[in-house]
Order: sequence, then structure tokens, then C-alpha cells
Amino acid sequence: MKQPVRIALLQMDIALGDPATNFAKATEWIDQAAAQGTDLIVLPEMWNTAYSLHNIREIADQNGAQTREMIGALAAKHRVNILAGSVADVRDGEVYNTTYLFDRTGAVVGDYSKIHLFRLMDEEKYLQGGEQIGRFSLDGVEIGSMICYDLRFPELSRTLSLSGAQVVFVPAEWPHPRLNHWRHLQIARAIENQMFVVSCNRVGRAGETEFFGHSMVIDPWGEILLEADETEGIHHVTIDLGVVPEIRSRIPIFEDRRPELYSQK
Ligand SMILES: O=C(O)CCC(=O)C(=O)O
Repeated sequence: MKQPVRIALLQMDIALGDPATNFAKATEWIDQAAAQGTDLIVLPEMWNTAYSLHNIREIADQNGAQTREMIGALAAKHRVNILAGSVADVRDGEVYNTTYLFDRTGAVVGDYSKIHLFRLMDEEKYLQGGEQIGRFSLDGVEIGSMICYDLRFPELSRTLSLSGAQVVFVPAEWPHPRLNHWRHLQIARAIENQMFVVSCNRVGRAGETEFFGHSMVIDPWGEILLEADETEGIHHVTIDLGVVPEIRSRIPIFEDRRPELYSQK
């Protein structure tokens, strides 16, 4: 990606169990974000269905086909990279919570299925956990992809940073009353791994659950470059990846690690 990188976060509300409405809205918002000028567009978690788990198998995207076709076409049309949040998709009879990553030609660079399923929302009863981490190269930039609850597992972001990721993306459906956790976990992940953390959280309600937005962009020094409010909107931010090696040489934590003393389990 040319430097600096301009990122657009689509902090949307999501219609529960209504993929047609959500695909139409995502299309409109991607068109709008691209018209405003951006290198990379990021959507929230499960933006096609939200947590309509009781019928998720029927409404999930079959083999990710609709996501690949529609979001791929938008990426190609606007010559923009798209980290398509995550969608509920069905593969080999199992339902996953999957991020698809598109480059400017509309090709799928890779996909990542959420590996840590969130019991508080019954994910483990309806979804299958992924078996691989999300580590990609996009436009020459090394990135990592996590989803929501993954943020609570420092091993994952550490694995991503050790493998060279300079930016980690976190699409989410993170609700009240855990705003405090959401903010501090992201700041910690950014500081401890000396990388950018870029999150896109949904807003709106599903039953009793209220999602607070507060999508964030945090630099490798832990400074908050952007924090959205609790309303719908497109948020733009520009990041300079040059600060990653600069901060990693200022405090050389990767050289000072003592992995031989750390437990592996
Ligand atoms: O960890 C949390 O508090 C929220 C996680 C979550 O909502 C999710 O993974 O969908």
C-alpha cells in the first residue's frame, strides 16, 4: 500500500437475520466511503446476518459466494482494498464467522475464520471455530486479522506480530457493559506488540444487547488516533506505517523477549 494508508471504518447498525438488507446497505456505504477517497475499507463482524443464531445455517452465505461476488466487484470497481469485516458463511456443512480480505482487483487475498468462539453469545453452539490464524500481505503491507473476542487472547496478537504483522484488524460486535475492556485491551495489544490496532465495531441493538460502536485506531505507541462515538457513520483515518520500525527500535521488546522461559501452554 502506498504510504501513508487511508482507512475507512464502516461503523454500521446491522439488520438481524436479514442479509438482503445488509448487503444493500454495505454496498451503499462502500460506494460512499470509496467516493470520499480511501485505500482500505473495513466492515464490522457478522455484518450479513448479525447474531441471528437460531436460523444461522439457513441464512449464512453459502461458501462465501455472495460476499466474494458482491464485495469483490465493489473492490474492483473502486480499486480499493476491503477487509470485509466478517460474515456468517457455510462451508462443508459447518457455519463459520469469517473475514474475507479483497485487494484492489477484487481478488480474495485470504480468509480468516474466528478461532475463539464467544460462549456468552452461544457462538460455540452454532458455529465452528477456525483452525488457522489470519496473517496476510496486502498491497505490500504485512497485516493480521482477528475477530472481536480474539482480542482477549494476547497469544494471538503476539503470534501475529512475531510473524511480522504491522497492523492488526478487529471487526467486532462488542456490546455494553464492556466498553472498558474493549478500549483497554486494544490499547494494550497495540503497545505490547508495537503495532497498529484498527477496529470496526457495530452499533445498534439486538434484543437486550446494545452495541456501542467506539471503533478505534491506535498507533504502536498506544496513542488513540481515532475513537468513534456510539452512532452510525463512516470514519476515516490515515496511518503512517513508518512509525512501526521506529518504535520497535526505540524500545526493542522483540529482541529482549525470553521465550525459553515462557510456558507454551
Ligand atoms: O469479549 C467480549 O466481551 C465481547 C466478545 C464478543 O462480543 C464477540 O466475540 O462476539
